[in-house]
Amino acid sequence: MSVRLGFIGTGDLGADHVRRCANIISGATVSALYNRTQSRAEDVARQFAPEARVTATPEELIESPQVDAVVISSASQTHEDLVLKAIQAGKYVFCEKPLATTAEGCVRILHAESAAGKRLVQVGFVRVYDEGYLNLKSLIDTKAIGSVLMAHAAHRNPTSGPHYTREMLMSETLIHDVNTFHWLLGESFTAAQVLYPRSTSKADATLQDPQLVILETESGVLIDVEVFVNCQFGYDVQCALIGESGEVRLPEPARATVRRNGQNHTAITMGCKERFEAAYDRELQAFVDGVAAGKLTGPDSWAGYVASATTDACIRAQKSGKREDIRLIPQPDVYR
Ligand SMILES: NC(=O)C1=CN([C@@H]2O[C@H](COP(=O)(O)OP(=O)(O)OC[C@H]3O[C@@H](n4cnc5c(N)ncnc54)[C@H](O)[C@@H]3O)[C@@H](O)[C@H]2O)C=CC1
Ligand SMILES: O=C1[C@@H](O)[C@H](O)[C@@H](O)[C@H](O)[C@H]1O
Repeated sequence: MSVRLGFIGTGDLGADHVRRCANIISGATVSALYNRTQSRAEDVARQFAPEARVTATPEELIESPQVDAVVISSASQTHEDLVLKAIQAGKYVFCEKPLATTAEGCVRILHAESAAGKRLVQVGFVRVYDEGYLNLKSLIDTKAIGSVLMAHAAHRNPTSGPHYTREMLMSETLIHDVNTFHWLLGESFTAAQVLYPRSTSKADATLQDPQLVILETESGVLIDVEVFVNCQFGYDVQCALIGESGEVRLPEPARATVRRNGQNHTAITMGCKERFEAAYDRELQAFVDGVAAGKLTGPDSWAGYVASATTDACIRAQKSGKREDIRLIPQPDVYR
């Protein structure tokens, strides 16, 4: 039987998720849509799911008997409240990152899910479904380079929007890298520091773009991540881990090299929807399969909490200029 999905937030990424669930994912039906601006939800329904109902409120969608599971891709500050309402209604919920805008918000979700007695939430940390990152993960798990000692990463966007703030470099952008290293290394972080190189002239000076983040893990792995959201040239993610007996490096996305006009070049993706297209497909297929089986397998609320607790520390470090400690609450049993 098909899993009936209700979508809250049908903006840029939300509409793309509706499209993939209508056209690509198997075992799913787009049953209902809600967006703060109703005309946007109506346009998306018309384009990808004409049979779907556009609801007047998010509560009407969450509580609808025609919705088995909820997909949240609305603005980040709305996530916590919507996830809590879905848990309250006993519905499975896929929530785009961040799970909540603060670690405290994530803790409220951990408590609600624990009270429900089972996992109901999957967080949209898409990289764990990317073929290149999966390749890194299996090499690290099989000790192909021995124990990991340090890592270097970069997360670059061509440009940031007008409402993008300094804090969002951490809470919206770096958060992917934080989750990636949590998952790759199987350990959490103990401290964070932020350094400021010379700023680009191509962004508002208050943003102080790029920034360099140093993370320390429980076992002492040191990780540096360059976050640069106005790099101009592309949506580019880089990742290399150095171990006792070698290095593993994220492959570039498969693209043909073109020899033409005296040049030999390979195109760089310009946005996350293009860079991680196949991974988004796998991520939502895993969610739908998890709902159908009554057992979710993707990134859980604990991963959402660890990521937000770490990016909260990075925001403190942005302000203090110091190395900030990261302390986590004990992991609730439901996530073990
Ligand atoms: N996993 C990933 O790689 C990515 C995740 N994201 C996340 O997805 C979310 C959406 O991002 P975008 O689509 O880029 O933003 P967007 O601004 O294009 O879309 C957000 C949509 O949410 C709607 N909205 C705002 N408040 C709402 C509310 N209270 N209830 C329902 N709808 C509401 C807006 O009207 C808009 O249509 C963000 O949380 C962002 O962090 C975004 C891009 C990539
Ligand atoms: O999640 C994403 C956006 O919300 C964020 O704003 C971008 O910086 C990230 O690269 C993208 O993957």
